[in-house]
Amino acid sequence: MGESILRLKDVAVFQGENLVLNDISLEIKKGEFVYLIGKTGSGKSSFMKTLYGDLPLKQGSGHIVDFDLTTLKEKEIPYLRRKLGVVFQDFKLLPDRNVNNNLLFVLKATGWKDPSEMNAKIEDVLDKVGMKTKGFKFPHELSGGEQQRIAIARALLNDPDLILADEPTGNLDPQTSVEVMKVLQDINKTGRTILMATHDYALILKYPSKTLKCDGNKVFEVIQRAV
Ligand SMILES: Nc1ncnc2c1ncn2[C@@H]1O[C@H](COP(=O)(O)OP(=O)(O)OP(=O)(O)O)[C@@H](O)[C@H]1O
Repeated sequence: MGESILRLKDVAVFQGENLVLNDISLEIKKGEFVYLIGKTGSGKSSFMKTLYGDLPLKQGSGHIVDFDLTTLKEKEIPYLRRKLGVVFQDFKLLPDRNVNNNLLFVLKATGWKDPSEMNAKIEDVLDKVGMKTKGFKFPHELSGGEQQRIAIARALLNDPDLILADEPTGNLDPQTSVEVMKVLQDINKTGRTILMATHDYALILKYPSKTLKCDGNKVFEVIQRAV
């Protein structure tokens, strides 16, 4: 039996007072690659937000990495985020600085001090996403796929146990989506757990894996043929 990295029991997800999802009980184990699918508005982003502490867990119990979501305090959220790598559809890179400085900004904000250690870490994560030579580029000088690789590199800076990717290929063409997906697959092969929300059924068919579906206020596992 593998180690659990996410465990939810009878969880409900709210946007304000509105119930979005109900009765969620599930477990994700270390090393798994899990898709989260569902129609627009079915609650995928709200589910992800609850996991990274952007929405409070008001009902049910949840454990993610080493944190108890039920008792999570506002001041603990930055520490939870360091254990998670979060990747968004729209990359969210800082436009006013180059790639190296985007990454340096995150390292400094998360307590790194030693310049040579920081440079080595930046080189390491850029290498992992195949972008070692692009550190001096500004975000606007990169293609969408390259920007997403940098966003993935940024998510890797603090060696997260779990990567939450919310439609990471949503803004990319099919070929670039496959390239970004290969990067995520490689990262998963090194033992990191990934939960990826997606609309992209072509990707799921090409890279089949455990799939959770948001539908009718519920989250449940679906078998590949039923996707
Ligand atoms: N900030 C918000 N305030 C209030 N309600 C919200 C907010 N964000 C989303 N909702 C509502 O919560 C429900 C779930 O939305 P959510 O964004 O989680 O769905 P989704 O599956 O991620 O959709 P998409 O695939 O379009 O991103 C929807 O009914 C939406 O209108």
